Amino acid sequence: MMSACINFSLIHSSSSPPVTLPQKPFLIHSLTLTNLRKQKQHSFKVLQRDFETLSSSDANDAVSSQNANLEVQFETDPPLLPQINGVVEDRGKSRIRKKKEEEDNNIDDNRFKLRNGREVFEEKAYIVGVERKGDVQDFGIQESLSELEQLADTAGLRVVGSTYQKLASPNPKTYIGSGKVSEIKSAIHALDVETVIFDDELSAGQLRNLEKVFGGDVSLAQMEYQLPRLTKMWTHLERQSGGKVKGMGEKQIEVDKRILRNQIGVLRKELESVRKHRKQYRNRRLSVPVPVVSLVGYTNAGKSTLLNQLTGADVLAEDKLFATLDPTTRRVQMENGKEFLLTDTVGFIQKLPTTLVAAFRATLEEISESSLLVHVVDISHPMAEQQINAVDKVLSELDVSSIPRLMVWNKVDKTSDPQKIRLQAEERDVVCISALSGDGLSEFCNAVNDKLKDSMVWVEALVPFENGDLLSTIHQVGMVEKTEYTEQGTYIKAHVPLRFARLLTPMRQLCVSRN
Ligand SMILES: Nc1nc2c(ncn2[C@@H]2O[C@H](COP(=O)(O)OP(=O)(O)OP(=O)(O)O)[C@@H](O)[C@H]2O)c(=O)[nH]1
Ligand SMILES: [Mg+2]
Repeated sequence: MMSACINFSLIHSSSSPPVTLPQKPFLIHSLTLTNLRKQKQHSFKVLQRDFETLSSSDANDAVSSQNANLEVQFETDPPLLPQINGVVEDRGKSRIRKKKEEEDNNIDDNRFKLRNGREVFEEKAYIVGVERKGDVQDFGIQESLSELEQLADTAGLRVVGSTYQKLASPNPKTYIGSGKVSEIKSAIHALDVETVIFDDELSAGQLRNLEKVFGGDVSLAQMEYQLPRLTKMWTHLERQSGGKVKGMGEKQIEVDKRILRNQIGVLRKELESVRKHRKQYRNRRLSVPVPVVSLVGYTNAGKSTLLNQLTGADVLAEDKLFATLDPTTRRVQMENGKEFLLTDTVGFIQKLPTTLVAAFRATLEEISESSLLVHVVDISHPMAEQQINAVDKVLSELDVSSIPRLMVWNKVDKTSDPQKIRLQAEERDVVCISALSGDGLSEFCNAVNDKLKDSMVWVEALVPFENGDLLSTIHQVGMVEKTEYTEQGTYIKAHVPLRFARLLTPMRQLCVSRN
């Protein structure tokens, strides 16, 4: 029997009728379910495994339980092809996209995916980690690998497998032991792996040795977070400059590799210019007398969503790691008429590669000039506590200890017992919110207001009438408790930020001499 290969995408949602596949068993190469809830081309694999046969009820169950997009590749003998078409299309209220038949030299067509409006080639990746024996770490190997898988997915890779090894410390020559190296080599061949991603930074020697064993067909992403993060950074810069870096259809991974190999220098320069630009912007902003509140937190905690909810800003918020790389600032008006500037920042992550620390810090420079840091936590995440620690660790290295902080537990709606979480939060001076639904946002604003007030100094001053500008500024940035007009000027009692308290110093003396 001659076999042919054909790809279909059955786009199916719970509102469309069930998909019916032909009864005759055929060989299914792969089954991929893609989440449709977001109605974006953002896809993460819910399920991907090989099926010998796939019955229609299997497919229906899988699809209807996930409200998902089912992609099936089947292999069958040619006479069955029209029949498959017929069956699927008969039932064709669910949308059917028949992709073009694969040609021998074009077998990878089905791996071109549209993501955020651009064509991405999904390279097959395999993930490798080391669990250090006796090393008590916040993030266990499973969590670390699953986070890495999510990062790889964000970078447009298709993770086809993963493995790890328990070692006292990574093997200095090959990172993992020789047995494991052979095992991975077999996996590379069996699964057609194109990229092996390591959960740690590899030394030049380890890289060389592994490349030798795995052969030239496989590329190694030695700095795990660099790949997705640089890709994202680059996309961002590309957008900023309006430049075109890649031609449509060019393999995304090729672009990434090219960036990694050749463009890091350019990227650094670009980053530097973005940084300068931001500094100018920041200087301009400093002249606006409104307190700056910065949102910080682990990647995917919901910072951008919170900013969007509060300000209606259209900041990219996605269930992807590192959705935000450039900080964005918006003005928020509270119910009491007071305003603050809210700044979104790049998410934090554990195991940040040393090569990226500088760039990462540059994007975080902003927060050192804030009046308040709001630490947003995804409290529904099983590793929430570890993520809090990871963020605190980065903050402690950033010299921002003097800035007051407010902790916010987000995604309370996603937790199994929101009431319990709320009680725990009350005990800890933490605000509970759901940035997505908007729950708790007025409590959040009140807490911001209180914290800002705490960070200000109490002044009583007599402001001469010719300093009317200063008076209106104080009304804007400070919290004025009392004003009284006298012959010499306006007598004022207020909480004001330190820098304004300084500006008021001569007037405070005036005020003292008045009493
Ligand atoms: N259920 C639920 N989901 C939320 C909530 N807040 C945010 N999300 C989702 O969490 C995902 C991540 O949100 P983002 O706002 O992009 O997270 P971020 O902290 O800005 O992430 P980075 O920019 O990567 O650091 C998105 O899919 C949001 O829709 C919430 O309160 N409840
Ligand atoms: Mg974000």
